[in-house]
Amino acid sequence: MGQLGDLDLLHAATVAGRPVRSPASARSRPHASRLLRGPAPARRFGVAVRIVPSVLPVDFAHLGEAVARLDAAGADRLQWDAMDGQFVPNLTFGPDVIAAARPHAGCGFEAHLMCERPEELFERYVDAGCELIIVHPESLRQPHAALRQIRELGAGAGLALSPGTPVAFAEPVLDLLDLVLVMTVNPGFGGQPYLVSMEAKVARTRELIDGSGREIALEVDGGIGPDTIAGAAAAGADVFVAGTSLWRAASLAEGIEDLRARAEAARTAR
Ligand SMILES: O=C(CO)[C@@H](O)[C@H](O)COP(=O)(O)O
Repeated sequence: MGQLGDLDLLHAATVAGRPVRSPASARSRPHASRLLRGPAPARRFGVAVRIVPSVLPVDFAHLGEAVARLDAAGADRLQWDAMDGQFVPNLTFGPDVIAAARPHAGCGFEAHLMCERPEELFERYVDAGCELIIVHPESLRQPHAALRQIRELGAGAGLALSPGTPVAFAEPVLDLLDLVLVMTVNPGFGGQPYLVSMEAKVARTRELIDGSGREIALEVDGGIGPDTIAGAAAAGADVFVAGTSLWRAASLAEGIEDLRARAEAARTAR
């Protein structure tokens, strides 16, 4: 079997019935995890344009190869959409899977936790090598305490606002945030249509962040592609999570570069 092409690394549901084997090297790498301890350094998670591919669309049977491919294609970070089938209907992966993929990519990992009681596993996600942990306020009993716990573990803290969640949820905890994620789809599945109505919410979040004087990245996630990224960037987003759209490009590298160029052009015109 020759070198896997990009399309071979798509989720089996997308590339039906193509039996491919992951290279032996991907299986032989030792499992390693990076420990992040102590207060998070003043990391900047994206006050310049960042393109953050989502791992969600890849074929989980070739995960190591896929994240290595995304890293080599120029990803600024990779987003791991951890779903527990409770907070959202879908069920994906947890910290052990992320830890197994960690040695296969040099870029940063962020965990988007769409799970009930996520605070019970924060340490496991940090030990798995995630430098940024993004949580939904509705999943937390005590959002302020949970965000503080993430930072005490040495990771950056992000708050995810679903389409129905007001920007005001971010206000009381801005001093604990490194990133606000404005969801441009309802959480749970990739490949959904972009909600253009969320651009007004992105703009309000941008005003809130700029008014705070804090270095807080503004990320969008859901339906981000060549036709939608400019609107999100013009509204005020810096960081763009892209899943499905990247795999439709001629190559992952071209897809990432195209999105970056479109976002930078729209941001400059802001
Ligand atoms: O996180 C979610 C949904 O919960 C997705 O938005 C993925 O993160 C990206 O999906 P695409 O829409 O880019 O395929």
